[in-house]
Amino acid sequence: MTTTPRAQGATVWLTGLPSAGKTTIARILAGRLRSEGHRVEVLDGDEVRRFLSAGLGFSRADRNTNVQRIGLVAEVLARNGVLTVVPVIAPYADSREAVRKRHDVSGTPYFEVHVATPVEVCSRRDVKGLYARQAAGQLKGLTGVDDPYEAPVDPALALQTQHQTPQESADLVHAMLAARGLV
Ligand SMILES: Nc1ncnc2c1ncn2[C@@H]1O[C@H](COP(=O)(O)OS(=O)(=O)O)[C@@H](OP(=O)(O)O)[C@H]1O
Ligand SMILES: Nc1ncnc2c1ncn2[C@@H]1O[C@H](COP(=O)(O)OP(=O)(O)O)[C@@H](O)[C@H]1O
Repeated sequence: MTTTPRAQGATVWLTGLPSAGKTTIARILAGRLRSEGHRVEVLDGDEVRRFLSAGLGFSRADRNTNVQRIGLVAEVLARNGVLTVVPVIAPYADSREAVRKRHDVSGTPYFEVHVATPVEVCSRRDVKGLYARQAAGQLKGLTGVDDPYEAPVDPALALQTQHQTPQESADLVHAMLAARGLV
């Protein structure tokens, strides 16, 4: 019996503030990768929080639990040949490092992409109205405003989305994967 070699998977973690552009870039990138014939999954933060992480809030401990759960699923998918795109804030460096280590153990490629949109731009975009609610005193602990965001020190890529179209940002992530021989 012959077996076909498994495609090379990888995890691309898009970290950044609310409204930075993580979800938008993930969708465009995933669409392009699928059209090129790759197996692709997007682990969307909001969807994960409705199911896999139902009941978790936004304390440091809960955010870490959320990120570790997503990291586990991403690594399993990526190890099995899926290009796994993760648009999740993941505000703490030690949480992200633990996810990287999990990938290192199995030799699975892991890339941190910083969607590095400045907070002023994010709060103007305010896709879900969170910045307005925080400013009105209706929400506490908003990442990047009154809760920490530890920016990646050495990301595979940093995107200044305020100077790019969504398509340009997604294409830069694609080019990063291409340069590493993954697509
Ligand atoms: N306090 C507070 N801080 C940050 N984000 C908040 C908060 N409350 C609700 N939300 C919404 O939840 C989404 C973030 O979920 P994540 O799972 O990506 O966050 S984390 O990695 O566990 O920190 C996030 O989604 P995105 O806007 O797509 O980033 C927000 O819409
Ligand atoms: N270069 C860009 N990349 C991604 N999103 C962008 C870009 N330029 C403008 N935007 C807009 O910013 C918003 C980002 O929202 P979203 O992707 O939901 O952010 P997040 O998932 O980080 O909370 C969208 O309305 C999107 O159209």
